[in-house]
Amino acid sequence: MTTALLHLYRRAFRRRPYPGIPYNRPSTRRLFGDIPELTAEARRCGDPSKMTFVQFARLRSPVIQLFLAPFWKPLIFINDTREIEDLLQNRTREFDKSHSIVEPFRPLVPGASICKVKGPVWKAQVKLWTDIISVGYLRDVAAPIMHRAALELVDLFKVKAQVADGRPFWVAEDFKIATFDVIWMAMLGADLHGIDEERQAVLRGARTLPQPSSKDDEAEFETADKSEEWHAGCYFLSLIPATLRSPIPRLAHIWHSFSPTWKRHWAVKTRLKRELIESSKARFADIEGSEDDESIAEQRDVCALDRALRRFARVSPADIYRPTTDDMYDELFLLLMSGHETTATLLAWMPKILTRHPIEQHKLWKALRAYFPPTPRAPDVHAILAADIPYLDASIEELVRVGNIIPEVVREATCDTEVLGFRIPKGSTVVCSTYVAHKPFGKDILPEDVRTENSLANKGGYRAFWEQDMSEYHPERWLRKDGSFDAKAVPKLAFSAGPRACFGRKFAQQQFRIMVVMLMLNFELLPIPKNLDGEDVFTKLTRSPCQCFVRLKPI
Ligand code: HEM
Repeated sequence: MTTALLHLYRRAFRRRPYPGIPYNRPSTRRLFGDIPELTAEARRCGDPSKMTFVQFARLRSPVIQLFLAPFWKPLIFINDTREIEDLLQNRTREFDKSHSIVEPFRPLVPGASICKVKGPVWKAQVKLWTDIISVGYLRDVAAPIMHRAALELVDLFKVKAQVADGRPFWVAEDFKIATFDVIWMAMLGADLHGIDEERQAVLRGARTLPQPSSKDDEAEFETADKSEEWHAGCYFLSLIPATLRSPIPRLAHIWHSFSPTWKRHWAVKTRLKRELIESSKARFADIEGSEDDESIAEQRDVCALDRALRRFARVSPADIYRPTTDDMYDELFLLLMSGHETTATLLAWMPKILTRHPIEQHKLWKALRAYFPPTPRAPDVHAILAADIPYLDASIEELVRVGNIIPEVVREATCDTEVLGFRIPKGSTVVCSTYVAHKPFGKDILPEDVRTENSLANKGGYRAFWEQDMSEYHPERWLRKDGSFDAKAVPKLAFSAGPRACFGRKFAQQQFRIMVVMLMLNFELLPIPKNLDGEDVFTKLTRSPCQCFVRLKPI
């Protein structure tokens, strides 16, 4: 007993650093390691995603180790964009997705690709899903759904702007509802009408709900009751950060799974699986077995589930990946969870950033107005996707970069290796910053010869990289002197890179583009009172603004 206690005491208060990687000495003798300094810094700068930056500066190294929860091994943090890009993109034999990131997903979607380590089965599974979420699917199935949601959102905001009568109002929740409507319909084929219900609720409340006397106070609206699909989706999504923080994620999940809330939502998930699959099959019942059923069927697809069921029916015993219906539903549920809050958070950054940058906002509006004819008021979705507007492309890239909604991606070293001359032991967890704004250390700290070949080759590959104001919103950095858009002006890590990067990148980019165009053509974002436009940020799953208000003037 005494020996066990002594062992625990040693593990808690004599934490062992990895050799050769800089760290804070006092942290090895504290139960909570670096956590006190990190939380103090997060509070000071108001942005938890930036709390490690001072540690890099203090330790004068682009690779450091930090001690977090008690009994955890130290985590290795890297903040050199060129090297991280190479690590994610090319060094996939040495680094795979970290178990710590996958664990919270496993009990929820055990059959999904995220729960597999790299290998032939994972590759075949991803290939199958890439065929399902194809360019054709994005254009013919997803784009019209996104466009309709954007139109509904414009209608909702017009009603809210009228009721608010110049007062600012909160929009983060509306973006969440809109992206949930989109992803649910695009993946599973059921229309939740979330935004439309919200609009009706606002109209209902407008007759009875008094507005604050000051035009600088937040407007009040009635909100709609949410669907059980919404509650189940949000509940399971909320479990991810909760279990990520737990030292024993599996136990945390088991604990949650005994709760009546889990049981209630799990029952909804299971029932919907049966119902949605039946609805999908019913859509194609009349053409089953017909000669050219594939081409007829493709025209009828309303969601990814339709396409998945057909692909899966063709899987043969010779295929390396032979999914069950449960696996298929798990993958769709993963896409649903990954694609909901992420896109909503990026949308929340859009008005926040553009309100603070009225000049850039006006330039964007002018570029859109010059391209799209004044009628019809809402451009057709395919016109939006095909539009060649350099300032729009530049604004989108810059919003994604500055929004930086997933500030870190995590990898696990699958063998003993090195990064920037530091030894990285097999099994260690490596946290890579995706924030493309770190000024690299000078040659005295980081000589070029410790870089990998790819990292060396990347030098100078980006035209506008390391301009002075990388922490600022500045779309012009993505434009060449002749005004054309330069997609390679700055490195892009927001969706990560390499084979384990974001699977829904194109889906998210398409939705964001449609929403930005529709909202900017219909509204001017007016300045917000200072007390509703704070700089603070919170990070649960995504890096989100604490305050997300708009003051809209319909155009
Ligand atoms: C603005 C929106 C989004 C951003 C910034 C974003 C970013 C990311 C990032 C940084 C990762 C981690 C990749 C890594 O570990 O290297 C990721 C993973 C993932 N994302 Fe996204 N994402 C977004 C939207 C979406 C959407 C809309 C979907 C689905 C339709 C989606 C599906 C996924 C999936 C399935 C993974 C896990 C991939 C794997 O581990 O194999 N994401 N995303």
